[in-house]
Amino acid sequence: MAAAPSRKPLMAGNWKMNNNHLEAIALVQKMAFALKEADYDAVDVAVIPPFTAIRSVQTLIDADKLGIGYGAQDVSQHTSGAYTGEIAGSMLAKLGCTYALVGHSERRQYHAEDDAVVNAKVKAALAADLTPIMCVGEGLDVRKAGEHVAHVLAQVDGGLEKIPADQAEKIVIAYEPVWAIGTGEVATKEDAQEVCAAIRTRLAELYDGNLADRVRVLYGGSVKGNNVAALMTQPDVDGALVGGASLDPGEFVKICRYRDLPA
Ligand SMILES: O=C(CO)COP(=O)(O)O
Repeated sequence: MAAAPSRKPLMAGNWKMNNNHLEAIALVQKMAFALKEADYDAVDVAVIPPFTAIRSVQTLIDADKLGIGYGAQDVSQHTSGAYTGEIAGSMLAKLGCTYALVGHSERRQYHAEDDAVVNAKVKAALAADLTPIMCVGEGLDVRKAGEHVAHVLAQVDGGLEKIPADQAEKIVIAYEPVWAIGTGEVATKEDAQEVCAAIRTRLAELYDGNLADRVRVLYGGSVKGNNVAALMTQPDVDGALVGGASLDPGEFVKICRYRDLPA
C-alpha cells in the first residue's frame, strides 16, 4: 500500500496585473507582519506579483529572511534570444523565484495559449528549476454540458505530454474553473473535490500512485476567507490559488489560517 500522502498545503496569491513595485513591498510587509512561524509550518505561502515587482519582493524577502515564497505569472517557452517582451525561466530563477504560473485561463483566453504552448512552458519552467503551477479549468458552457472532467483531463494530458516522472513530480496543478474566476461564484467543495480527485487519478494513470499522492492540486476561483475552510476539508484539495482576495493582506492571511475558520 502506498504511504499516506504528506502534502503540505500551498496558498498562492496571484496578483494578476495589480501592484507596482512600491505597492508590492507594502503588501508583502503587511503580510509578513501578520504571519507567524506556526503559519509557515502549516502551509507554504507564496505571492505571484507582476514581473516588475519581483525584484523588490525578492529584496524584501531576502533582507528580512521572510518565509514567503514567490514566483512569476508566466514564463517564456524559449530560453533566450529575439522574443521581444518575453521573460526566460533562467531570469526568474536568478531572481530567486520558486514558482511560475503556466497556462492561467487568462493567458489561454487573451494570449491564445493552447495545451502545446502550456506544455512547452511547463518544460521551460522545469528546465530552469522553477516549480510550474499549471492551471487547468473549464468554461461555463463546458460545465453546463457536463463535460468538465473530460475537458480538464485533456488539458492535464496535453500540459504534461512527454514530461518524465522525475520532472512531473515537481509540478503543482491548479484547477481553476473559468466561471468561478473573479465572479464571486465559488465552486462547491464537492465540485472542487470531483475535479481535483480526477486530476490525481489521471496522474496515477500517467505515472504512478506514489507520484499522484505527492503532487499538490490546488483549487482557484473566488477563494475567500469565508469559503476556504470548506474547500480545504476535501481530501484532494491541497491549497488555493487566490486572485482578488490576495490583494488584501488581512484576507490573504485569513486564507492561510483556514484551520482557524469554521468549515
Ligand atoms: O484566477 C484566479 C487565481 O489565479 C482566481 O481569481 P479570483 O480569486 O479573483 O477569482
